[in-house]
Amino acid sequence: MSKIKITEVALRDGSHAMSHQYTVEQVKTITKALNDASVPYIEVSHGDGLGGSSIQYGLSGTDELKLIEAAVEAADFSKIAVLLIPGIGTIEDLKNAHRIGADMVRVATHVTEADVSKQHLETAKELGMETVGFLMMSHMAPVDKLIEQAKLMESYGADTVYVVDSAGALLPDQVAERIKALRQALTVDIGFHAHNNLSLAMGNTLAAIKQGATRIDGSVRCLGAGAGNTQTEVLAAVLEKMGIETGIDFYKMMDIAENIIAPILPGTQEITKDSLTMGYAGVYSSFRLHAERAAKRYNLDSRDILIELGKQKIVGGQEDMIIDVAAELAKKNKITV
Ligand SMILES: CC[C@H](O)CC(=O)C(=O)O
Ligand SMILES: [Mn+2]
Repeated sequence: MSKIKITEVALRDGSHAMSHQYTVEQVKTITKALNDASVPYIEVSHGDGLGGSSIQYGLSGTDELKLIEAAVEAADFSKIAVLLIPGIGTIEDLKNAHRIGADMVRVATHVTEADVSKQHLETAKELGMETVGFLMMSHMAPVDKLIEQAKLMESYGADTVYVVDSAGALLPDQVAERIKALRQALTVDIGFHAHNNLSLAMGNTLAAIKQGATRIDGSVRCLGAGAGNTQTEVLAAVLEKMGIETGIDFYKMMDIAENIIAPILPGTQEITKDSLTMGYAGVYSSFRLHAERAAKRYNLDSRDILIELGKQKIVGGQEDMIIDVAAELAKKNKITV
């Protein structure tokens, strides 16, 4: 029986789909229920991580520190994780999250920019936190580059390094190749974070586990950016059938999905034309609502904006480019706004 540790990301990745409007009450209820279902880690932050609340990324309805505090209070089993993207979140944000009880930080960088995680990973270690290096948009780098960047994170003190398929663009063989290479090159744990834009989140997750990933992300009812992540309650059931232990009570997880998450979803978490286009074109899943709004504003098909963003290799942190790209497309197609 191998053991997989799952991090539930609906209260962070799902924040994109919720337009960052989680309330303290929602976070308390969801965290308590996940805790009772024995989910080992629960991530809580703005969708773009600590300090993400802004015009550029979307303003939070509630200060994320209040949400993190509520989660810490509601959990006596689950550990509370936060996400931090250097340049968006600061060392001060990290210290504040630690002070109010966050146990783990996932320091996220673009797949070729691991060097910017040094200070944050080292500080987290000094604070006694569990540390994760989170290599976003992993489909954009060849395997040797990914190894180089993962090794940097390992050298800064990451306890785990994640392959993050932010766009849901990777195919199962590509995931397997990446995880296998990291497993051979690193001594720390390897994790995998999927998005379901090409309906491959579960298949890719199983491919990752087969190659030795032991830390896996899921979102209950698929509540994550784009088409969501690997669906946690389904993953818990599949792994149980495979004889792989997660410790999660999947019966309780199904109840959370059905009775707590489904009623608060702004729409169903399914593979829409936009999320499918993101997986196809390799675009950041968190761009979905930004592209939808830009399409409305410029009378465009949101898929055209997403395809262009993919062509221009626009990455997280460049959300302002979505409007620029839409304005350019409208001008080129002589669309009046
Ligand atoms: C904007 C941060 C991003 O949502 C982190 C993440 O979950 C991913 O890259 O998939
Ligand atoms: Mn994600």
